[in-house]
Amino acid sequence: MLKHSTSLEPRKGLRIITPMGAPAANSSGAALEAIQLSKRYGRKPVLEGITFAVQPGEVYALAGPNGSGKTTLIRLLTGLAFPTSGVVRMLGQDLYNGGYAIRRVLGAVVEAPAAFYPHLTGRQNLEMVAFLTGMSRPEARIREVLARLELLAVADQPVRTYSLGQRQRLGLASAILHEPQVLILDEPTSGLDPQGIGRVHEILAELAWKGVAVLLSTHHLREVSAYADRVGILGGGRLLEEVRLGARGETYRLRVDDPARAAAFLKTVPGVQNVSLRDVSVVFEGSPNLALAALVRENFQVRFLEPDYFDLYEYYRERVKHASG
Ligand SMILES: Nc1ncnc2c1ncn2[C@@H]1O[C@H](COP(=O)(O)OP(=O)(O)OP(=O)(O)O)[C@@H](O)[C@H]1O
Repeated sequence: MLKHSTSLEPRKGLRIITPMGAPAANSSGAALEAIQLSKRYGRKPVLEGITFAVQPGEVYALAGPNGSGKTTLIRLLTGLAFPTSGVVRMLGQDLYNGGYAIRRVLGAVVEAPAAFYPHLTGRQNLEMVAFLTGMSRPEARIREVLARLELLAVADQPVRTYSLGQRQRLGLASAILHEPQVLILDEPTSGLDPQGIGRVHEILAELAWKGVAVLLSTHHLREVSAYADRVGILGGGRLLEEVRLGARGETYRLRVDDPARAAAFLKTVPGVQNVSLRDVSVVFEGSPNLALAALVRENFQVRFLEPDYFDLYEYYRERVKHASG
C-alpha cells in the first residue's frame, strides 16, 4: 500500500494514471477499444453508443465542439468514471473488471495541465510517480524523460515556479515515464508555444512509431492533422464520423478553361480515377502527369495543377454544422 502524508496529497484534479500490474494478452489486436459506450448524468445523456478502436502504433485524435463529451469520454477510457453502459477494453482486457493489472499499460493526463505537488521539484514529482507506479531504479529514466521534454534546466526547481507550458510538459513526462502501451491525453498541447507544440507532436509521433497507441483530444485540427492517423469527430454525444488521414489517396486539383468538359474527358483517361467537379476545379486521383499530358493533347488550357490537400479543419466545420443543423 502507498503511504504518504496528507500534506503530500496532490491537489484535487491530479489525473495521472499509473501502472499497477502486468499487461495481458490481446486477441483482437486493438490496444484500446470503446464498445457502445454511453454516459448519462441523471437523465441527461452526454455520450451515446460510442464505438471505436485504436491500434498499436496509431495516433487517434478526438475532436468536437465544447461540451460534445471529449473529457467525459476520456474519463471513461481511463477508468476515472464509469459508463452507464458499454465496455472499454485495453489490450483486450475489460478496463472496469480487469483490476489494477490492466491499468499498468496505461499512461494518461486527464484535465490537463496535470496538478503536481507544488513545493516539490519536477524531478521529485517524477520520483513520486515512479514510486507510485512501482518502478525500480527510475533515476536514469527520469533523467531521460526530463531531457526529452526539455525540462532538465528546471528539473530541480519547485513546480510552483513552472510556467503553464512547463507543467504541461511535466504532465506528459509523468504519463510516459513507465513506458505505457496506451497513452491517453486530454488537450496535450493547450497552453504550449509553437516550439512546445512541435516537441509534443514529435514525441507522440515517435511513441506511436515504437508501437504505443495514442489517443488525444484536441481543438487544434490543422495541427493534429499533420501527425494523427485518424480523427474521431464527436458531436451531440455521438461519434459522428472517423476520418482516416493516413489512408487518403493521392488527390489533385486543377483549373482549366472548360472544367465540365475537362472532367468528362478525364474520366476516359487511363491512370486517372475518381474525377469530379468541385466549384470551378476538377479533382481527381491517379497520375497528374497522365492527366496533364492528355488535357494538353486535347488543347485544354490548364491554368494550374496542385495536390489537393485535405483540410481537416474545413471538413470538421462542415460536419459539425450539418450535425447541429
Ligand atoms: N459531472 C457532470 N455532471 C453533469 N453534467 C456533466 C458532468 N460532466 C460533464 N457534464 C456535461 O457533459 C457534457 C460534455 O462535457 P465534457 O466536459 O465531456 O465536454 P468536452 O467536449 O470535453 O468540452 P470542452 O471542449 O469544453 O472541454 C456537457 O454538457 C457537460 O455540462
